[in-house]
Amino acid sequence: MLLQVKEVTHAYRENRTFWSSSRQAPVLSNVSLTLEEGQCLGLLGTSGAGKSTLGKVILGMEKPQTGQVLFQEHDFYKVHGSAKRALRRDLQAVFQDSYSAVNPRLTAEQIIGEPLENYERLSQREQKAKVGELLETVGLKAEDMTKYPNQFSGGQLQRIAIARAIALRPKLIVLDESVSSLDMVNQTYILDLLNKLKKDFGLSYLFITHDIKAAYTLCDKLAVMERGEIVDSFQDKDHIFNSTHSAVKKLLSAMLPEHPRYRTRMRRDESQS
Ligand SMILES: Nc1ncnc2c1ncn2[C@@H]1O[C@H](COP(=O)(O)OP(=O)(O)OP(=O)(O)O)[C@@H](O)[C@H]1O
Repeated sequence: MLLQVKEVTHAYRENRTFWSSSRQAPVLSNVSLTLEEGQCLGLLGTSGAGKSTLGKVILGMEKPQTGQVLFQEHDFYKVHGSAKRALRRDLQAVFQDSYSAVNPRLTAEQIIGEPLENYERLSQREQKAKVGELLETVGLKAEDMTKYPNQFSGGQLQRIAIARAIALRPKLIVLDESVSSLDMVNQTYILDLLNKLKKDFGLSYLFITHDIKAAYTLCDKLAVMERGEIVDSFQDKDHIFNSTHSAVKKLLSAMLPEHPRYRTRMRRDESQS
């Protein structure tokens, strides 16, 4: 199993002072999920459901209060040194807002080259060639490597974030609302690209989103969160259309039934209810 989240509960700290610190109400309650290699799990839910917090717990950015996260059978919060470094290499992330995720003073070459510099001992020429290759893999040109973030559109910058995330051929990428701020054309492009990369490199994704359509397009299985809990999950994404849970129904009703595939399913769903 690539990823196992076991009964994770988490609350953020508040009023941290020298003498004391208290915690807010739990943001995650007893959350469990699994992800196999090569799979994409869509983590759905409305705003504030706890999706990004779970993403941060998985990425090693928020230590859970209780429970365990096993990545490649190792507890991320218990390994140290070279073992942690090796795990980190296999676990990457792409966030929603690429403009704030990158240093505006670095070129695309420096942004994409950073993980290579940290982990691989390539010559300058080899690294440049690799960055050029990665840019082409995400549909940009090798010559774009000299440009700065403000010379790219939002969609192009998201492709740079993806190029950086795949540079080390990780096992798992956490995609947190990675297509949410893009227009439909760019969204479709990035979803197709992610799908292709998944197949070509055997990648796994945890795709965090409130957009059920995007999740349905990209993912193999789905889980729905509400108020810090996973309230329903579907090993086969098509089963989401049969869910009777109110949180799932709310998400489904927010989905515009414009695509014939969804339209048929929605009609079938309506006629059954
Ligand atoms: N750093 C933090 N400190 C304190 N509370 C936080 C912090 N980050 C998130 N929260 C709170 O935790 C809850 C869950 O937030 P989270 O961002 O995980 O939800 P989400 O499902 O990802 O929402 P969205 O889709 O809006 O990003 C919210 O009530 C939020 O206000």
